[in-house]
This record gives sequence, structure tokens and C-alpha cells, in this order.
Amino acid sequence: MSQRIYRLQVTKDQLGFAAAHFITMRGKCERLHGHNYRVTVEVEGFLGEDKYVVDFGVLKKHATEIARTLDHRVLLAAENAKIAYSQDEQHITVCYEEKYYVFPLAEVILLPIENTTAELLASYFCAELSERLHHDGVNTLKMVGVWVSEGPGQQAFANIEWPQA
Ligand SMILES: Nc1nc2c(c(=O)[nH]1)N=C([C@H](O)[C@H](O)COP(=O)(O)OP(=O)(O)OP(=O)(O)O)CN2
Repeated sequence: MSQRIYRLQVTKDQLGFAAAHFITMRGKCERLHGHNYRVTVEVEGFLGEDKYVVDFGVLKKHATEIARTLDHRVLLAAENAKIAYSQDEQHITVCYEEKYYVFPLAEVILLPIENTTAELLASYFCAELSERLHHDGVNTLKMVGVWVSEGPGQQAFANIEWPQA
């Protein structure tokens, strides 16, 4: 008999984060602005012995922790070739052509992505969540996915197929 596949979703208030960002596109750099981002976690998998795919509590715990690392921060794309960064012990200077910002180091998060689009934020969040679930020994999953919304009606999804390589 074929094994049934289940899909779970977790959307909670604590899965939001308020952050500032800008993206570069087609030779332009957006003005620094902010969003009240919302995150929805979506996983697919098989039932384990306890008849869960994975405990909602486990998904909430990890996703809340990841969201907290992004909350009240300036999100910076460390892998953007058009943006130059320099830092001392307390500050980071961010340059795009003639424009530059100086931020307190503690108020930014440098992310291993090329741009802070909703797509790549979803991808980053998904990779972080996936790594934590892998570390917990979760073995019932087929897919881990994350939606990141910049605001109502505007969201991107990224996923990782399991088992991970
Ligand atoms: N596919 C994507 N498109 C855009 C993204 C993105 O992450 N993925 N991001 C932006 C901007 O960074 C911006 O945050 C949103 O821009 P925009 O939708 O143009 O502006 P508003 O939120 O003010 O939209 P309104 O619906 O007009 O209020 C752009 N595109």
C-alpha cells in the first residue's frame, strides 16, 4: 500500500519579524525601508510512530528562534557584488556607488544571500530551519518550505527536498 503524505503549516504571530532592508536591481538600489515580515512554515512528510509528521511545537520553536535573529535588524545581503562592506568593532559601513550607510554592528544581520528579496529571505530561513530539524534527527520529512511575506498579498516561497544531501 502506498504511504500517505501529509502537509503541515504553521503560521503564528511570533513568526513575524520587523526589519529594514533594501534590494539592488537592474543597476538601482532601493531606499532603505522596512517591513513587518510574516513567516509561514510548510512541511510535507510521513506519519511517525506518534502519528505526527513532526510536532507543531518543534516547528514553532525553531522558526520563532530564527525569526528573533532577524527582528529589529537591518538585513544586509553579504553576497551582493554591488554592495561593499567595511566594519570596525562597533559599526558597519555599507556602500552602494556614491551612497553609504553606517549602522551599529549590533543592529544588523549579514545574511549569506545575494539580495534581501522575499525569495532569498525565504531560502535563507528554510535552510536554517532545515538544518535545525536535521540536527534534531527528524526523519519523517519529504520537504521543508518557508513562505516569507513582506506585507499582505505579497509573499515568496522556498523549499528544500528531504532527505538532505
Ligand atoms: N519578487 C519580488 N519582487 C519584489 C521584491 C521581492 O522581494 N520579491 N521586493 C521589492 C521591494 O523590496 C519592496 O520591499 C516592495 O516593493 P513594492 O511592492 O513595489 O512596494 P510596496 O510594498 O510599497 O507595494 P504597494 O503594493 O504598492 O504598497 C519589490 N519587488
